[in-house]
Amino acid sequence: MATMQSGDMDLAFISPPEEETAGGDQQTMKVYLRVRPFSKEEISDNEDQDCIVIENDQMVTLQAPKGSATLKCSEKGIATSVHKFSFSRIFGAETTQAELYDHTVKSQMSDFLDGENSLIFSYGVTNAGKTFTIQGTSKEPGILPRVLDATFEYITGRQYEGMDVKPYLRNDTRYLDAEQVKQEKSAKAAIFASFGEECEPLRPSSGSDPLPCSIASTSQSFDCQSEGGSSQFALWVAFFEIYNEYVYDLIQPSFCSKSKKRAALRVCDDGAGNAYVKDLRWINIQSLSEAGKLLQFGNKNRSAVATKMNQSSSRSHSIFTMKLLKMDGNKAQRMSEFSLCDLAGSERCNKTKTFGERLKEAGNINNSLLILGKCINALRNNQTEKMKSACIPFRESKLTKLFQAVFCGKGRASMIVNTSQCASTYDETLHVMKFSAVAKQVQVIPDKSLESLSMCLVGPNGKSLVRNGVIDRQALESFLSEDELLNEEDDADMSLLTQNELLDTIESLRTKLLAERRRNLEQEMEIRKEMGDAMLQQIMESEELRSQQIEELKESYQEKMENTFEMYKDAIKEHAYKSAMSNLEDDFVPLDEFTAEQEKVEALERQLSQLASQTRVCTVATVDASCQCQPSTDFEAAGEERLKRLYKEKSAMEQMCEDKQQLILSLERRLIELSKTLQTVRDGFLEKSVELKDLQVKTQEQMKSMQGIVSQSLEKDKEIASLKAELAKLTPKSPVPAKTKKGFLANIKEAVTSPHKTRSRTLRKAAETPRR
Ligand SMILES: Nc1ncnc2c1ncn2[C@@H]1O[C@H](COP(=O)(O)OP(=O)(O)OP(=O)(O)O)[C@@H](O)[C@H]1O
Repeated sequence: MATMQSGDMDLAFISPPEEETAGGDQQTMKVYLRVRPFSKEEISDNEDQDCIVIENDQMVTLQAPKGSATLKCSEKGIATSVHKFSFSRIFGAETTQAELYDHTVKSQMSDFLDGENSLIFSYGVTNAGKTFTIQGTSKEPGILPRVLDATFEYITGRQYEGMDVKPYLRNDTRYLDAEQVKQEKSAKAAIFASFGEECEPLRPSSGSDPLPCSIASTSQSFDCQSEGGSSQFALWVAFFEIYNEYVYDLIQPSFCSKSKKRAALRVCDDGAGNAYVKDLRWINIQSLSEAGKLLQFGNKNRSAVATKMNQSSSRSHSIFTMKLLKMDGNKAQRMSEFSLCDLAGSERCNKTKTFGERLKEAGNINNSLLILGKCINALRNNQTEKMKSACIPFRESKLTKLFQAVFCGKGRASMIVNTSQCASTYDETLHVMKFSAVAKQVQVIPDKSLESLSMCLVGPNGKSLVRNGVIDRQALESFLSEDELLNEEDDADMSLLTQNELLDTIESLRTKLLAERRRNLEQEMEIRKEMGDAMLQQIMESEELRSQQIEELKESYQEKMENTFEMYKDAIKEHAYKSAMSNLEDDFVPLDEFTAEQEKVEALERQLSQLASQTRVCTVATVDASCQCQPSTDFEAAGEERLKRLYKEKSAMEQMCEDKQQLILSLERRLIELSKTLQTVRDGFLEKSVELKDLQVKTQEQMKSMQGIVSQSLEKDKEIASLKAELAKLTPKSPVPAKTKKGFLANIKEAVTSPHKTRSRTLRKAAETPRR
């Protein structure tokens, strides 16, 4: 172990190197550290201030740089400025991708090929090199391409080509009929056909090539247990991301377009307590190039943006999962799972200048990482005596829910902590290191069977009276035969003993009595504790189930509400469209007719104005003429006739205008009616939301009342205990019926015999009866 440098060093994070850890290093989670090199910009920005010093391949020292919050705190005496951390192995800036793979994942890879489950996740602040480690570039492939390459190297020549056995739920497989196989094949073909088409990458280019376009063979060899016989292997893969606590399938052709809304997938329970992503697309992969294409395809759909710190920052946790099926004929003999999880970067919002949507993302990312931290912390605490059985909040986030099984012993998990050496991100880096220090102490907890939760019957020597779930008769007999000794003593003739001997006998019996009482008390306490633990476990489980049910109910209600709302919206739209169309049909006037009519009106108007002016002229002329000569009756009659006709036409025009006005009014009325209907639907929706809230409140009340019942039962327990104590006080004082046959010693013994013992005797006698 490295020597200590200063008095204010924080020693809390140094755990012994793994070979010294109790219980061997088999069970502890491996935590590796990878320090990335400085970029040119970082060097020119004076980021190199020696804040990370790699002492040896297991120990690193962090020295707070100037301006960091940690240094300020240490100057005030609140914190220390030097921290030391130990890791399973530390990889410096010069480490190649191949070296990293060989010393981290390779052993897990062998386990995967041998049928074990594996999980690798990369953790660190944004821009620390997580994606580079998991995926790498086309020139420097990361862990994932190497894992794929190793898998194909292992199974090539032994590939199961029928696609008729497919992973199902979390740990199962199912058979596909010919039609389903056909569908499977065409779905796969559709994905590969859409690959490389005009879909624009959602991920902005960072200048360099961040994604491996093809997976080059990295030629590896494995010391796996030989898979003899005629076994074949089928490989199925899935690629999804958790973004803002929603799960999205990354292998969906329609997602290439930004305009299309992505459908979120649900995380469900398979009935055996294992979480799985419902409706996730699993693709049967036959070659390395197919795998590479899929990876590239999924990467295009991944939620990533350019932030202030990283040109191509992953805003989601992306998970690439492989399921390897070992086939015996067309039957799946076993299935192993390998998941590689590239976590989104943990970050402080002020440093990354996050606002709006980015701020929401950062909040979700930090929250899910916080829950991952909580789970890891709870797992660590459960290993210590004091806090055993603390609830592990796996279900609080989708990420931890999905990997609960691996943390609970159904596979091997390891974490690669990525970090840069930049002075400006020192405080975040220190936070990450503290997180990983906790993770390193985690021992993967063994798979707990129900039997271990059941009440445990033990004999006085502490040996269990239960073996393989049934009472061990031999252990029970020997337990009961201990009482037999006392019975023999009882039969001795007390009158033959002297007073001193009698007093000695009384003393020894008192000692035996006390020992017996202590033993009984201990047994009772143990039974109570076990029952309490089992009850607590049951309550926790049922509470978990309940909250899960509520969550599912909430989701399904929300889904139903959304569907109903959409339905109403569509119906209204359709109704509005239909009525508009029917109105249009009723009032439809062809354009030609309309223009002709309009022209007629205009011509008539012109005529009208002409006639009006002519009339005025005529009137003047007539008045003049009446003064000078006889009026022309013919001309007057013609003028009147024209005037009448023009009035008629004018009133017809006015009538038409009136009709049009009426039509406009009726349309406006309809519009108001439709708005009212829309309002009613909206009110209905709001009412349903209120009902949903009420339902939630009721459920919470029910949960509270359940908690009340639990606390009541605990109080009852206390009452029972106090009553027992009182009973115990009262027992010696109660009158003892004289038993002349057994003598003085027997009487004393009977007076002090505990109920437990009486029961034991009765038990024994009852057991003996049938034998007679
Ligand atoms: N070991 C390394 N060697 C060389 N370059 C590296 C190394 N690690 C990371 N880089 C470079 O650093 C930059 C940031 O890396 P990367 O995108 O992997 O960070 P990240 O942790 O995934 O960030 P985010 O969480 O924001 O997605 C990239 O340009 C990458 O090529």
